[in-house]
Amino acid sequence: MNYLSPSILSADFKNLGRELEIIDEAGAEYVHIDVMDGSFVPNISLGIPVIKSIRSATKKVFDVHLMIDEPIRYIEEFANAGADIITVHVESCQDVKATLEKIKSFNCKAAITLNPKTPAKAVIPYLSMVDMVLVMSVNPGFGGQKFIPESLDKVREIKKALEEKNLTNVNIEIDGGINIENLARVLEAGVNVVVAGSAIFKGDTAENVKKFKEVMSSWN
Ligand SMILES: O=C(CO)[C@@H](O)[C@H](O)COP(=O)(O)O
Repeated sequence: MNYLSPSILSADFKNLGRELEIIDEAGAEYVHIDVMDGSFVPNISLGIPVIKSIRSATKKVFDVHLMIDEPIRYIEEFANAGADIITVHVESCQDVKATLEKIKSFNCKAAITLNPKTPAKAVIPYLSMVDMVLVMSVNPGFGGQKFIPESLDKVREIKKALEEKNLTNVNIEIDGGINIENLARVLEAGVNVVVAGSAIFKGDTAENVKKFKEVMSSWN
């Protein structure tokens, strides 16, 4: 099964509730929420009060990507705000295992991610503890960047490691620079959760979601 996770970083913040209804009705399964602290990444986005406030706009899965230093400090608050999946960076946690355990202790799905420059081997020790691995295909911090094609080698490496460990129920997500042109390539590499921001929210959002889902349906 594959899932589309539109990144609201590219949405119209003035009309966030309406944007969520549009992607929901058009068939996106997840909502990707990028939390940035201006320290781990050079940008500041949105946080706990916004997530709490938009939780009532949709029942879709809140896929929260924490681009913050030491996320363990805030797991409880993000879980209480309505996060369903919480993704943390292997580079930002002093104790990755404790952070993943904390996410699970609040009944959220736990995911691990890594920056483009971080090798796949950095997340291999945590594969049995996660529900999803997010491969960043741009340097985190901003929407609208160009896809880094080498990320697909990392997807393949992680997929192989999951198969070797019999962990084929762990999802592989990709995030950054995904558009209708490179979508088939990322699915072919083994991705089953697709994040897209500008390719969804620029132009006709509902139509963009439908086009993505059409391509994705042939890989289900
Ligand atoms: O986490 C990030 C950026 O740090 C992403 O979720 C972007 O928001 C994806 O945007 P596009 O590259 O699809 O425009």
